[in-house]
Amino acid sequence: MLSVRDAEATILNSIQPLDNQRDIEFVDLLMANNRILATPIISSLDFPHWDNSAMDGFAVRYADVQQARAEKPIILEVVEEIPAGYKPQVTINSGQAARIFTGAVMPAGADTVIMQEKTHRQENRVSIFAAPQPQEFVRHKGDFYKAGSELLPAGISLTASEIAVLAAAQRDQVSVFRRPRVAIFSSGNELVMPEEALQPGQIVDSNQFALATLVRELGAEVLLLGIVKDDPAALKEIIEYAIVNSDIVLSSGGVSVGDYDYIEKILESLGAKIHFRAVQMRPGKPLTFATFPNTLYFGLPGNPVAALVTCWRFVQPTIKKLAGLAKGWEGKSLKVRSRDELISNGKMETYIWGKLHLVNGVYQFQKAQGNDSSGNLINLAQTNALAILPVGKSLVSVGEEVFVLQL
Ligand SMILES: Nc1nc2c(c(=O)[nH]1)N[C@H]1C(S)=C(S)[C@@H](COP(=O)(O)OP(=O)(O)OC[C@H]3O[C@@H](n4cnc5c(N)ncnc54)[C@H](O)[C@@H]3O)O[C@H]1N2
Ligand code: MOO
Ligand SMILES: [Mg+2]
Repeated sequence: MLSVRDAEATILNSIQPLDNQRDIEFVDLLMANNRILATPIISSLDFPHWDNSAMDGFAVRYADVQQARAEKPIILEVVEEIPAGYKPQVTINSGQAARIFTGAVMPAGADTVIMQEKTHRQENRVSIFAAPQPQEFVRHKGDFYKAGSELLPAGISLTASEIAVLAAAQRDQVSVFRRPRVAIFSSGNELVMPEEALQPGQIVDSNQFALATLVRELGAEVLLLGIVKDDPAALKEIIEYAIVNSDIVLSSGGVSVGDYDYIEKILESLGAKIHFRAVQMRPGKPLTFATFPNTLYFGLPGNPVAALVTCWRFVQPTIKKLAGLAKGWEGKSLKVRSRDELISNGKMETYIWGKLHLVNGVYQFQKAQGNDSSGNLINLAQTNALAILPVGKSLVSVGEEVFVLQL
């Protein structure tokens, strides 16, 4: 059976990321949070834009004050006051200083700033009590960034720090990749919506809610297509619609070997390339992955835990790569100590859901309490990590280290 690693490689290799010409949109800076930058940013501004002071103090000529000592202060004449936002008018000559404030432009002639605490001011004179370093407390033009070089690369997700940089570079609009479009539907004669009265044999379609939430959290746009009966004609119709209206289709259910599991046959009849229909993992074994020329298709297993686990493990990196993120598609993997004994049959890569606790700066994994059937979505609540037992590892003892995927 296909290993999880090979399944992941197959999926990632099938992805055609969004195009940086066709698949972009311009958004206002304050709407760009968590969007992915489509075009590299190059600024024509230097940062800082001009030499300026890093302290409240006095702008001086280093040569004038290099001998200053507490016992033998140097006295300079204060010839100008330069607050932030003011253009200095006077050149500082030998024996002179300017009163200056943090962020204010350095006057011509001065090369060093003495912080206020090392000085004493009396009317138009200032005494300097200690020698500075040459050019001390001057932030030079272009020290942080030189105009014309790359300020931000394409393919990064925009958070507060990048938005600050974009604002400073006067980009009030920014070109980002459009959100990937993910069509979601559930298949099953037993499924109803939450508001419907349950008849014998029926259950609520929880998967469409779980999947839509996860997909939205990942920044993609959801096309929610609802519940489809286990009926080949109805399934064919919805899949045909989904593949022309989305980048990724997620269906849940109908991928195992039962008489009502039609997804694979329909994909075949529509000309999909079926890459695999089983992965050596638990839960999630019957995961089906297929591609159409412009659409990726995930036939997720119907069991609610299997649907979410396969989505966390495979769909999450897929959305990130397709969305234009240049790197970091894989989830966060941490090595932590297990609080509980973890067991698998050793034949499948096993995903055990639970919670990470931070104790004195070190993470510990606690398995979800109760029944760990992949049909049990109840104890999935509050899950924030999946412990992963590789094939061949059938036991993790209490206190032993285990890799977890942080969710
Ligand atoms: N003979 C075998 N039977 C099964 C195998 C197998 O290898 N051989 N694999 C099992 C595994 S593992 C899984 S997972 C399931 C996958 O089943 P399907 O993807 O075909 O899904 P269904 O048969 O439609 O449903 C399975 C289960 O999940 C519930 N379900 C389905 N959709 C939803 C939904 N949207 N919301 C909530 N719950 C849902 C459904 O009622 C069933 O209980 O197959 C095993 N069988
Ligand atoms: O994928 Mo299934 O959920 O292992 O039972
Ligand atoms: Mg089935």
